[in-house]
Amino acid sequence: MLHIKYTLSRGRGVYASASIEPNTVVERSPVLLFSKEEYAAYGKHTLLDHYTFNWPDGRMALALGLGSLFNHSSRPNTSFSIKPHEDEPTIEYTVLRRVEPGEELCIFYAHSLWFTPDDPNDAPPAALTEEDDPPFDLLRISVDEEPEDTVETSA
Ligand SMILES: C[S@@+](CC[C@H](N)C(=O)[O-])C[C@H]1O[C@@H](n2cnc3c(N)ncnc32)[C@H](O)[C@@H]1O
Repeated sequence: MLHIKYTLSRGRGVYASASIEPNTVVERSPVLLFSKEEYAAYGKHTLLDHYTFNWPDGRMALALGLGSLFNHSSRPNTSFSIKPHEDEPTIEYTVLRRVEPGEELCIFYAHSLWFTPDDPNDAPPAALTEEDDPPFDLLRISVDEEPEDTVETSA
């Protein structure tokens, strides 16, 4: 259903090999998790920092599989959902509308980007900074709540 294609302006990206219907889960990426301390000391100072996701508990996650190869668009056709409570923590990618063969699947990273998007329409408005990034849910990023039967309560 998906393939990787390289372009000069974006590097690798994830593309549709066939048409994909809205709400199709196209990828479930297992993640490598780095502790806050380990990441601050090492990962943050490397190329890894262009790939990692904030995990809800403060750790940083690197998506395996195709998950690290979705490029950014300010009009994303794909959303991602952080699944911290599965047996194996994953990030799940879902197509938001019908996608045609050959179309690139893009997610929305954030308002504050560390690179210049090749399409000026994808550039964040100049006035917006990291502080202006709305919470996960408004960024089309969802985080699964902990299932009720495993919620810890303080007695
Ligand atoms: C998570 S990686 C995505 C995969 C990356 N293209 C690769 O080949 O490894 C993020 C990097 O992709 C590139 N990128 C993502 N979205 C882009 C866009 N809209 N325009 C140009 N470059 C983009 C930037 O170099 C960014 O640092």
